[in-house]
Amino acid sequence: MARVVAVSNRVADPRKAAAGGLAVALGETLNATGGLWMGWSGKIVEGAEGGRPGEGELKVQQAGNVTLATLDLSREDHDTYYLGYANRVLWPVFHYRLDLADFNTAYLAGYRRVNQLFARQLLPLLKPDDLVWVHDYHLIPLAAELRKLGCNNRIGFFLHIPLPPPLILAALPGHEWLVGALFAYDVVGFQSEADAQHFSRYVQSEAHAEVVGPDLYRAFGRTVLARSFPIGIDVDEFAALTHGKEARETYETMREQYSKRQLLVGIDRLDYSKGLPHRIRAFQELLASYPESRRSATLIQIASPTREDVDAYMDIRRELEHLCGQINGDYGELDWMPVRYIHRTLARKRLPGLCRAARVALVTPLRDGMNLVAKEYIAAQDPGDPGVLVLSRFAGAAEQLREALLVNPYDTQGTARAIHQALNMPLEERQARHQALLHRIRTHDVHWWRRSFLEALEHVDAAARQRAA
Ligand SMILES: O=P(O)(O)OC[C@H]1O[C@H](O[C@H]2O[C@H](CO)[C@@H](O)[C@H](O)[C@H]2O)[C@H](O)[C@@H](O)[C@@H]1O
Ligand SMILES: O=c1ccn([C@@H]2O[C@H](COP(=O)(O)OP(=O)(O)O)[C@@H](O)[C@H]2O)c(=O)[nH]1
Repeated sequence: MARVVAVSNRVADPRKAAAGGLAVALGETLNATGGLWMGWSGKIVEGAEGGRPGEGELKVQQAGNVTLATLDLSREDHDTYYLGYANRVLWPVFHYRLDLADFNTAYLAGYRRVNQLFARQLLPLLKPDDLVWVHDYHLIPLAAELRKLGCNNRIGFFLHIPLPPPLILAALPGHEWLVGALFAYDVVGFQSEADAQHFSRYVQSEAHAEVVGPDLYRAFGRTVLARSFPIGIDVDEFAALTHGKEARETYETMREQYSKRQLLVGIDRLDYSKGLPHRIRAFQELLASYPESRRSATLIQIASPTREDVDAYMDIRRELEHLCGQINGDYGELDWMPVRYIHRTLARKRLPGLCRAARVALVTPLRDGMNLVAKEYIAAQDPGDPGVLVLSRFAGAAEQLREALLVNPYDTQGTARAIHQALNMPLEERQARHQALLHRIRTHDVHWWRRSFLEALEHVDAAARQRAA
């Protein structure tokens, strides 16, 4: 297979742990294939007088069999492109939260500028046969910018977050330009069938696209293959991590501490899309409606810090901390606190131990592209005595993980009932559900995801590409 050149906002040394599904999945993918990974270094350089410095050099370094090419961003570019357009406009709109979007035109200008910068820096690194694989909402116009500079490589795009229905997308000023930019790619991948259908409906109704074959859309003088490629995890790697020293230590400590209690776990970035206040309210409802859970059910909620310069994230942190304080104040006893809230990132090596020790995992986002934690929880279980996954029907993962207990996170009482059912589920039923779920995440793991996307990109109709060139 040709060399893979991945481009994403966030890059990480694939040999080290990272929080955030994209970095985890891409690290695993590139570790397997080798190749080049380009993105933001995570560093912000201040200009001499607070303005924008000249374009920084690409820093190229070897990390195992992956070449990492990273770019610093100026303060202005970081604030407009990343905090602004990516996280104050695209993230809320694509997660159906128009109420949180801030349509500031300076953000769009920064977004376009950084995409142009990425294109200029990437082009000289490309060889003609490279398969270029661009990731996520930060870089939607990258292929269009590369094409303007004469790039004729096969370029694919994968959207890690949901694509909302056409009428929500249409509320985004400049939506025609943004979706039009997707047609500069050869293949566009989504997390779920629902997202792919939203794309199909949008391009036919708003862009008068023609359907010219299965999953093939023609508009703006180009043809694009658009379908769902649900992302997976490396099940074997995660299972191996579960048996590592740190995970075992964590597992044993948790089992010992909670031998007489029922442990529930939630592991998320502290993002408003993850539905954490709704989850705490459902847990509160469990304690209120099922008194036998008091002094017993304990929820460990890891809420790892994220995008803390964006107002909506400060607000959700305040709301969550208020709710955790309230529930502990109302129900806590000298020897038991219902919620243990931890505002830190849990080391990846410890995470499987916590998952394995927990009788129930609460993965209840209001909207989520996929949610890898749901899959990691399944991979970490002891098949002989597995825990139960309570999963939001609004996570991309719910399309695949039908044997989880699916809930509507807006329905507090319904979610509390499902948590109660999970805590009391007989062993045989737990085993049967887990077996089916494990089979599903094994057949659609991260290697399947990479292979199916890259095969689609490699085999995309050459004639259609030439007609378009
Ligand atoms: O890079 P950050 O701004 O710190 O945010 C972390 C990542 O969050 C998002 O992850 C998504 O990708 C996961 C893997 O496909 C998926 O399971 C999850 O549902 C998504 O939310 C974001 O899309 C990434 O770009 C960020 O790096
Ligand atoms: O404290 C934490 C929180 C999350 N993660 C990892 O970060 C990823 C989160 O991915 P997910 O798809 O669930 O959501 P995202 O954060 O990408 O929206 C998963 O691999 C988690 O195991 C972690 O290692 N430590």
